[in-house]
Amino acid sequence: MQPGFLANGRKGKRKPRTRIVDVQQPEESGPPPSAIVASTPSSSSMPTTSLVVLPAAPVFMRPPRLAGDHKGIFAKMAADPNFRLRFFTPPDNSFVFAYWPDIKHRLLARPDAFTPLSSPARLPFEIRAVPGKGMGMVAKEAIAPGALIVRERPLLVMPATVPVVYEATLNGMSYMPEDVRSTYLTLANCLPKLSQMSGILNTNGTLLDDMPGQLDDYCGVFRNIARVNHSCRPNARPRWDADLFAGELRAQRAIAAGEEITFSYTSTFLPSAERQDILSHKYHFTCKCILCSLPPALLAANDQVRTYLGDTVLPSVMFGPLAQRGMKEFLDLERMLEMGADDSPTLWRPLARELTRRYCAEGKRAMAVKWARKAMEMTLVATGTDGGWAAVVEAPEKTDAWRSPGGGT
Ligand SMILES: C[S@@+](CC[C@H](N)C(=O)[O-])C[C@H]1O[C@@H](n2cnc3c(N)ncnc32)[C@H](O)[C@@H]1O
Repeated sequence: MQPGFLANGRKGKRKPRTRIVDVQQPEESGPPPSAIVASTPSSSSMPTTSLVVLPAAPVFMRPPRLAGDHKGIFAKMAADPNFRLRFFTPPDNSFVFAYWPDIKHRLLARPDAFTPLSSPARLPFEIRAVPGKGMGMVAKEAIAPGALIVRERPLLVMPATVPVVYEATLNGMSYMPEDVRSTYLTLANCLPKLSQMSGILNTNGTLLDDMPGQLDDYCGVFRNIARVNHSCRPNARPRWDADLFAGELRAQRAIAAGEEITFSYTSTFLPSAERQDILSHKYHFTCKCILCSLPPALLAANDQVRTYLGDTVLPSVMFGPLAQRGMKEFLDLERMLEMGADDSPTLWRPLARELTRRYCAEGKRAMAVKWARKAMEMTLVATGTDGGWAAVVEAPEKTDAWRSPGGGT
């Protein structure tokens, strides 16, 4: 699931920015980590004698596809019966799935297809009114970073091109089991000019970026995840799990009891004006989150850090060898992430992995544990599993990187 609602597609259209060199940094931090680059270590290069192998560097989410030729697609759909959507509801009638031909058998062929999901036994949140935002999700208890908040099947799944196709959307609704329909109809609609069904779909649909055997992106509407309001400094992140056919929401930093649970509907690496533009055009509200309420000078500084992280650091981390960079660059990156107030796993995850490896190599146990825990939390948020990091937190001295400068790379 893309971290954000359907507006995320816009990200791909953004013009490349020029490099910002006057990012505010503490004096001692030196030049920005412009040359931080990543490696994707091959497991074949790892020694096999150690008990625990440092988990591999993160695999990044593939970038969103650019918008296709919508007019052409719609004309084809209208003319060709093979392009008509099919509809499917599982035996427990828990959702409706609109799909292009050729996907249902793939999904049903899986051994665990649509088996009951495990979610936290006691949901750690309530859905209630939040001043100025309609309904929202609020924590009932403290939630630890990486912890699962909810895992749920969608109420409705459709190809992401469909929400703007009025007729197909309405057809889909007639296949909705009654209690799915009644829940769906209680969801927010910020687009009252569309039909109620389409308005709700466009207000609440999240991109499901991985649908087995399908090239198209799909979108889904979820009972609880749809109630999560936006923040530019969110404390949670949604993820689509194609294997479970479920969405999950995890805390990306510690959440206190009574705190509203939020995620970002836009890329957090966009400057505030671009974020506000997307939010007002797509979702018809003005964000007043902690970042957007900063005094102008601080907001401008935050914009600089975030755009620098997104435009310069992120591509270099995605496409270059991390292990070759100096330690100072990693510490600079940590400072920049803190200054930019970005808590997402996108950059914290590769940073935490590399710092764990380096502290292991130096035999510094406390620091290795600290960073392995961060890597574990960020990996849980990004992938839904600890990726082997729990074992590293327990015993960093058993990794292949321990007191071995080249280990774990
Ligand atoms: C997916 S819904 C979120 C849940 C919604 N508040 C509800 O009542 O069900 C998206 C809509 O919630 C509102 N919303 C979300 N985040 C907001 C925010 N930070 N400030 C104000 N309104 C917000 C907007 O009306 C937006 O169109």
